[in-house]
Amino acid sequence: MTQRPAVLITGASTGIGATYAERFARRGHDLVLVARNVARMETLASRLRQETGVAIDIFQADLTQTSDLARVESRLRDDARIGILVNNAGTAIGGSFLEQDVDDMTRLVALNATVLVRLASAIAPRLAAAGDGAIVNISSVVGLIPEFGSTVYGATKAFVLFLSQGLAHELGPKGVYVQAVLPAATRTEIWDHAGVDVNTMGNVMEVADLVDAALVGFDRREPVTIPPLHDASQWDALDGARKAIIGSFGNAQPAERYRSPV
Ligand SMILES: NC(=O)C1=CN([C@@H]2O[C@H](COP(=O)(O)OP(=O)(O)OC[C@H]3O[C@@H](n4cnc5c(N)ncnc54)[C@H](OP(=O)(O)O)[C@@H]3O)[C@@H](O)[C@H]2O)C=CC1
Ligand SMILES: CC(=O)[C@H](N)C(=O)O
Repeated sequence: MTQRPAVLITGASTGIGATYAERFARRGHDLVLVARNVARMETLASRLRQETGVAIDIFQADLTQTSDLARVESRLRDDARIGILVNNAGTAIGGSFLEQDVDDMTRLVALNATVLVRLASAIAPRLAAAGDGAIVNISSVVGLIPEFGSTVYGATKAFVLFLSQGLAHELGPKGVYVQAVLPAATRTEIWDHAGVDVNTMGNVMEVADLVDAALVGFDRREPVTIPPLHDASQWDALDGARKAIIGSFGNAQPAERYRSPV
C-alpha cells in the first residue's frame, strides 16, 4: 500500500483546522498540528491517535513570532514525510477601519497573509521536486466582498485567493495541487475574536459540513472551492470575466476616456 503523505495543519487547535485534522486522520494520514494552545492540540491528538492509529506531532508555535514561524518553515523544508500543507491559521478583528488599531491590522496581515506565503515557500520547492503534494489555503468569501465592511480581513482573504490561483498556475504543471477554500460564515470561535455573537447570525454553516465539502473539492482537485455557493456557474462567470479582461490590458496608450481632463 502506498504510504499516505503526512499533513501539516496550521490553526489545528480548534475550528476548521481541528476538523481538517480529524478528517485527514480518519483517511489514514499522519499529522503535524500547529497552533499556540498545546493543551487543546494534545486533547485532540490523543483522541485521534486512539481512534485512528495515525501518528500525530504537536508543534506549538505562535505564527506571528518570527522564531516560531522559522521553526515551522524548517519542518516543512526538511520533513519529507509532509506532502500536504493546510494553511488554515487565521483570525479576525472587530470594528471598522477607522476603529481598528494599526498594530492589530499589521498582525492580522502577518498571520492571514504573510505566514501563508512563507509556509508555501518553505514546502513548495520540495513538492515541486517530488512532482507531488498539495497546498490548501483557507481564504473566505469576504475576500470577494469589499462591501462587507471588514476591509483589512477581506483584503487578506483576497490575497489568499490570488496567492492560491497564482501558485496553482505556477506549481500545477509541476505536479503540485493548490486549492483555495472560500468558506462563508462558519460556526467557530473566530466570531468571538471579531466581536460578533455567531448565534445572532443567520445562514451559518457547521464546521463539519464546511470541511467535508472542502474535501470533496480537494479530491476533485478543484482550484477554488466555495462550499456555500450553490450555483457554481456564478463563480465560473466571475472568473471567466476576469480572464476575459486580461487580453484588454496590453495598450501603450491610455484609454480615450482619460485623454481629456474632467
Ligand atoms: N469561521 C468562519 O466563519 C470563517 C473562517 N475562515 C477562515 O478559516 C480559518 C480558520 O478559522 P476558524 O477555524 O474559523 O477560526 P478559529 O478562531 O476557530 O481557529 C483559528 C485557529 O488559528 C489558530 N491561531 C490563531 N492565531 C494564531 C497564531 N498567532 N499562531 C498560530 N496559530 C494561531 C488558533 O489556535 P491557537 O489560538 O491555539 O493558536 C486556531 O487553531 C481562518 O483563516 C479564517 O479566516 C474563512 C471564512 C469563514
Ligand atoms: C470573521 C469573518 O468575517 C469570517 N471569518 C469570514 O471570513 O466570513
